[in-house]
Amino acid sequence: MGPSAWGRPVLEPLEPLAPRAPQGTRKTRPRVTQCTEPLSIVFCAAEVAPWSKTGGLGDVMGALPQALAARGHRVTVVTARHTNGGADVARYDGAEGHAPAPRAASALAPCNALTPSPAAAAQVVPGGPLHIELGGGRQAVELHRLEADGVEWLFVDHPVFQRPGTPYGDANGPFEDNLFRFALLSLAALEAPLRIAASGGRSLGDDVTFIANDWHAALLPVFLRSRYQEGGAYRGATCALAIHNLAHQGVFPSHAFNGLSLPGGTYGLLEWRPPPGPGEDPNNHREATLNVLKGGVECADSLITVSQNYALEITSSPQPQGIHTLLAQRRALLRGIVNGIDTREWDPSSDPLIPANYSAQDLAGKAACKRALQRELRLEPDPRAPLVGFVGRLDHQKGPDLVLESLPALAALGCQVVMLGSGAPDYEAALQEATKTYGFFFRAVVGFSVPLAHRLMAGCDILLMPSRFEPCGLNQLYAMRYGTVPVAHATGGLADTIDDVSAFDGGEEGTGWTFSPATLDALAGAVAAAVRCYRSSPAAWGAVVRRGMAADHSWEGAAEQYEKVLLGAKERRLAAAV
Ligand SMILES: Nc1ncnc2c1ncn2[C@@H]1O[C@H](COP(=O)(O)OP(=O)(O)O[C@H]2O[C@H](CO)[C@@H](O)[C@H](O)[C@H]2O)[C@@H](O)[C@H]1O
Repeated sequence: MGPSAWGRPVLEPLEPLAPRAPQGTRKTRPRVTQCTEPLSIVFCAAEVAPWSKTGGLGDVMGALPQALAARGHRVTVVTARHTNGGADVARYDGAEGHAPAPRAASALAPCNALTPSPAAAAQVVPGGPLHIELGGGRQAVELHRLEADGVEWLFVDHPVFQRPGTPYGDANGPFEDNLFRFALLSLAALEAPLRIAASGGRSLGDDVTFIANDWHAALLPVFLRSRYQEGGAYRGATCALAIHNLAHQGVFPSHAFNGLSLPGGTYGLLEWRPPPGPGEDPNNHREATLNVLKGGVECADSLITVSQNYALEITSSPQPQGIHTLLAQRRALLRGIVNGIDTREWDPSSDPLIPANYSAQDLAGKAACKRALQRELRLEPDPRAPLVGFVGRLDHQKGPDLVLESLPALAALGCQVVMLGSGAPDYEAALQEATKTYGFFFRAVVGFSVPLAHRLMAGCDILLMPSRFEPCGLNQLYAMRYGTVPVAHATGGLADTIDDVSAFDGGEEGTGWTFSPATLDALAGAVAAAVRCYRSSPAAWGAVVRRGMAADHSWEGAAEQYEKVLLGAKERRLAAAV
């Protein structure tokens, strides 16, 4: 491998990318040991549960920092203080009269329901606003600080984060100034530790370990090098880039570079001309764009993605913008680490958001949850009808169209089906339409409701995940913990985390059913296999349920793997400095 964009050699990793576990191999997590070399870790992310969750990134940011703090690291999370005042994402609970349970803020709908949440208790960091050079001017941002669960949470306040919608956009699409908004967030994450130390807080020192998440924070390593380290600050710092979803890369017209207040010499790091697609003229050079994620990939000291299988997929098969070619060149720095889940929030034995609690030893509560869900959705309260659920963004990635197309097949199997999701207006309309056509066994809830997501995980028998691609996926992990059996496309992290029952001889292993390719026939075939087991062999079904519930998907193992990657990058940095 040649020199990096910074003229430093790209060093070989500690271990090569592990190949995907073969079918019929149980996927288990390593146990953890305490870290003896504490790091100062600063996460930067666009969304964080419970304050601004819209999807899986928020879940990860709401739990991984605590897991690293529990291992003895000093952990800070920097995110935007999204205050938007809207209420649309909570409309299901409002309209249907299902008020969120009076619990932690995680029970609330996402960013549109910020009050009351721990953010309200965050204190403004003294010393006045930070002044950040960006977009041709000095931007004044205020930091709000909160310490909880052993983690320091910093919320960046600026007018661009105070508007209706999600952290990313509104009904009209992505916000037009997203490049500015997320550049500002990335710079604030670099400034924040300096301000906290200057205002009498703990100093993180010079060798901070930054973890930038997705394209929204991918300018952080670029700014770190060009605006800080070249000027003598953060000399020992490193930055890991965590890729949660390569489908979103932050692509803008190339002239947008001028608004980033970066030295002209860094343009090449962000410029990207997607290579010609298969069958296209190889001399057909596409127009240059500014690709923020590409800049992050070029500058990060290490790259992390959220499952081993996805790490292989994104370096070996064509990806949006053709970025797999660059990732393949940087493969030596890339690690796939399967996400964990917050086992305090997602615990059927204590979850206050579900009608009855239960455990693997006593599943009576799960049957009660199913009855309650059928009643709530006005489905026939038939305990023998396999209740199939889908929860997720209504996006091509998640395959909601495949679920809708499979409805006749699922009806023929005697299933009841419920979908909870929000997203693309066309899909939302299609879900509403299907409720009219298939009302005798199908219900759709269009909206974003964390409490309902919990009730679905507890009340369903099967969770259907026909994602066309899935970097990791969290819902299959929640489902297994709630004794709900996943039936999923064998892609990305779904293949890494679900042991396919049909791949094991004798049916005495496995935690779900997987299928490939992501077609209607394959999906229907896998659901049929699951339903056969459900109906014909309650003992075998119960064993699948219990194995899923027993699997360890806590964050501890993943945190240990993060730590290894971060320490490795630090060692390489030290070695390069000698
Ligand atoms: N309508 C709704 N109401 C309530 N809750 C809803 C909901 N729609 C989605 N959710 C919740 O949002 C989260 C989504 O998690 P996913 O793993 O599917 O993440 P997502 O695809 O957003 O993110 C990306 O990042 C994550 C984290 O790394 C990867 O797991 C994933 O593969 C990748 O695509 C889950 O907690 C889910 O229950």
